[in-house]
Amino acid sequence: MARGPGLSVAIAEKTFPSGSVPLFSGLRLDIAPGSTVAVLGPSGVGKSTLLRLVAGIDTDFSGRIVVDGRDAALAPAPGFVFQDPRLLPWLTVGGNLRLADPALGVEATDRLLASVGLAGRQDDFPHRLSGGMQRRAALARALAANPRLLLLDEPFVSLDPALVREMHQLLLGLLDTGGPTALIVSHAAEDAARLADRAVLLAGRPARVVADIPLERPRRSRSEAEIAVYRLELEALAAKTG
Ligand SMILES: Nc1ncnc2c1ncn2[C@@H]1O[C@H](COP(=O)(O)OP(=O)(O)OP(=O)(O)O)[C@@H](O)[C@H]1O
Repeated sequence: MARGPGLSVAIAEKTFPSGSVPLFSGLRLDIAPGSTVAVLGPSGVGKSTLLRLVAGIDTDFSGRIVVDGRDAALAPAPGFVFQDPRLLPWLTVGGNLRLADPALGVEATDRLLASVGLAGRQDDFPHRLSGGMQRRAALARALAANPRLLLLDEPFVSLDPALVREMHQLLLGLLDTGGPTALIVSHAAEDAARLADRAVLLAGRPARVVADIPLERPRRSRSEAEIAVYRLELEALAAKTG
């Protein structure tokens, strides 16, 4: 599979009609093809809005966001993972995946589900899956939509620690084998320390990039001690800048 696209974000201004101060003003962010970037920052800083702008869902801003050389709104839709799984309960798991990619055949659906540890579950309805399995199905749906560009908005929020570890392991494999470009919005420095090769901290209103940290050690070879060092470094920066 081709490596994920490069992204170029240049937001001159983004203001919601209800807000007097712009959410973003002169925000720039360039993201290398195939990289995994964690976007961290306090609640309300604009992380989810940034993902929607990159996804081309929200086009109400001035500036330009380019995905693989095309305006975000004209680029292929990304794979989006939300805070909750958002599977349609009246469709089977396979049906949910085919909503994202109507051309997905039975075998391809099986392969995709197997890649997230859900082999043989395509005919199940979502209520038959545990919470953790529903998260994995949501990840498979995002891969069905676009395996090259993944936008994850707090994908581990409200999961218990064992499920977070399970999702981290799953994503480690998917990020390394597929080579997608991934943006992971999170409150947790731990997510960045384990998964990302770069962490961007947003703060303020208008939001600015207050820290842009390369996490150079390849995620696969990070020891628990190195992960802890990255996490503490990011938490300290967030405390200083947030
Ligand atoms: N559709 C909207 N209309 C008006 N204001 C909005 C809209 N969406 C977001 N906002 C406002 O924009 C700001 C940023 O919201 P956003 O959800 O992007 O922040 P966030 O960093 O993702 O927060 P959290 O971490 O709590 O999810 C907030 O003040 C929010 O109230």
